[in-house]
Amino acid sequence: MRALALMPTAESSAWSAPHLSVIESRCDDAASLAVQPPSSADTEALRLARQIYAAWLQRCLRLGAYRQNPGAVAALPRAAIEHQLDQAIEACGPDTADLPPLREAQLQRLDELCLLINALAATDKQQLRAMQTWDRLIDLGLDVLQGFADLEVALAAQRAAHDPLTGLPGRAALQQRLQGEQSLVSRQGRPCAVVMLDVDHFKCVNDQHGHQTGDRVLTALARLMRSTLRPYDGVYRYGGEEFVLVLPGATAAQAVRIVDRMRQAIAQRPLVQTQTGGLHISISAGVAALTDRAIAQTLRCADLALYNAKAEGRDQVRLERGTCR
Ligand SMILES: Nc1nc2c(ncn2[C@@H]2O[C@H](COP(=O)(O)OP(=O)(O)OP(=O)(O)O)[C@@H](O)[C@H]2O)c(=O)[nH]1
Repeated sequence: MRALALMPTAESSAWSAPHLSVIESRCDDAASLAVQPPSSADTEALRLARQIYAAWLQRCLRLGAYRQNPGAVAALPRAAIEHQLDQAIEACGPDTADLPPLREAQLQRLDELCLLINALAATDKQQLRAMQTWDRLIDLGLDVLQGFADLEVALAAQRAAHDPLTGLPGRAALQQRLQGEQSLVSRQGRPCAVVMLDVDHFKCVNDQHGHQTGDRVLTALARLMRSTLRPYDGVYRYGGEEFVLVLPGATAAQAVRIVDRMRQAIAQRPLVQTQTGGLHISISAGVAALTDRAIAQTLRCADLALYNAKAEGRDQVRLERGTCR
């Protein structure tokens, strides 16, 4: 983004040209971002939101506020901007808790900006009140652009933390979650179970139905797990066709029952449709309790239990052995 030229020019007064050009130069910057190729659906939606805002602001400033013509102040295209922000957040996948507050703050700024522009268009330029309103409008206009930049950073962070295929968070988020849950386990004595889960004979799915069908299986499984579990349970893609579940409040024995119900539901009906009909899959899982031992050790114990489930015939859930410490 270009540097701001905030120095007033000789012919300018406090409220006119330089302030206007500052906002407009930032708007031009925003518009210039539009020529860059969109990197994903979320950045594309955010780019559109910023473009709608920039076009509206320029028009209202030039024709309405600056020329003191209230009739030329177009209504804020709030619904269109809101729609694009929602699209951007939705495209970013699940677990986007950080984003709605940023969206809300941005819409509030836009509402305030709209009021200021209307007030300016109806106020005599020479009045002190007009100058103060211009000052506020410039601050707010820049804040809105900063708000879009903040959303862009938050969307990029969200994208980086999530697996693009399933939309699930990955290993870094899992590690963070387990650290948080472990401190609750040791401070409050609340149990927490960790489940390592894997699609059985997934290589055969790829080999027989193609990689794209394999991808659809993973996506459908991720969706099914996310919708079956409670909102505060964690579902993470650990790698390949392996997933990890974090079930706070569940003992390892309870987790075995929860995951076994899920296993049965998965085995009972086809997970995806193919050209030759419904495709059934089965899963195996290993369960370990999150305790004060090292997190890596807990994951190893869950993985060992998963290995046992595979070795004992697959399509089953196994609890870690007492000897796994
Ligand atoms: N379609 C698709 N396949 C993947 C992805 N990630 C890993 N795989 C495939 O998953 C398969 C895993 O194979 P294996 O590790 O042999 O496991 P499996 O066939 O499920 O056998 P068991 O786990 O022993 O039941 C490999 O063929 C990988 O190529 C992915 O994102 N999409």
